[in-house]
Amino acid sequence: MGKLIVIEGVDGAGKNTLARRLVSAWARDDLDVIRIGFPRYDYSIHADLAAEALRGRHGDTAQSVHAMALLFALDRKYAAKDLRKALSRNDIVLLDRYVASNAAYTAARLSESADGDAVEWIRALEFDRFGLPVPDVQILLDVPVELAAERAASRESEDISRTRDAYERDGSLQSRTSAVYGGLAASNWASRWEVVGPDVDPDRLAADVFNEPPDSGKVTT
Ligand SMILES: Nc1ncnc2c1ncn2[C@@H]1O[C@H](COP(=O)(O)OP(=O)(O)O)[C@@H](O)[C@H]1O
Ligand SMILES: Cc1cn([C@H]2C[C@H](O)[C@@H](COP(=O)(O)OP(=O)(O)O)O2)c(=O)[nH]c1=O
Repeated sequence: MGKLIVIEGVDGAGKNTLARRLVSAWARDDLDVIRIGFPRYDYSIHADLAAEALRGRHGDTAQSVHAMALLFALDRKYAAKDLRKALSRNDIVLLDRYVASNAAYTAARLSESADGDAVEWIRALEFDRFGLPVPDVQILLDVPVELAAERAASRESEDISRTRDAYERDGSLQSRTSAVYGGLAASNWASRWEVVGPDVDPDRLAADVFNEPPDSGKVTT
């Protein structure tokens, strides 16, 4: 059975970039790794509807915090079988965003903290009711929200297909989301968390998260 490792963080934190570097590090060690990003755009109707809603379509869907969370959760529900298959065939399944994204953004939109009702609603919905596999470790890429916002904005100016959506344009939401992520990591929500900064060494992190026993959370800078 492979390890389920998740990267979390606000938009523009550098998750995609870190994911690529982790995969390279593990590949050098001859580990079989599969990388999956959520939302699964182009594979999941729920993910596509969510993205469209965040760009102004589908009436007032995006205004409903819970409707958006349900779309993201349903994307994962229909990925559960593939995740299990991937775990049975690989040493590592690396996810770029997972259930904690829904917990963090949903709580932030409702101005709740990590120990509020929204986070518990997502946990019960996705892990208990949908039966999604619980990660072995969740990596929080914790970068200053100003740096993440700059990166998201410059990505938009470089790539016309990466226009920022409603969440990415909302600086206050990104700050609150970052705070909820901090609370989730501090309490090792759902499983062990590892908090890393923007200058993390991907090779060291790759070794740390693959080799560590599944019982302790720790902070690496
Ligand atoms: N460690 C880094 N140093 C410098 N630039 C980075 C770093 N990580 C990411 N970036 C840049 O920041 C932008 C956002 O990174 P990305 O990995 O796409 O973030 P996310 O997946 O969290 O939204 C990209 O343009 C990327 O090239
Ligand atoms: C996966 C996921 C993302 N989100 C949010 C985070 C992002 O602001 C937004 C889109 O996801 P994101 O990964 O940022 O997609 P993109 O490739 O378009 O940048 O949806 C949730 O609220 N819940 C979730 O479960």
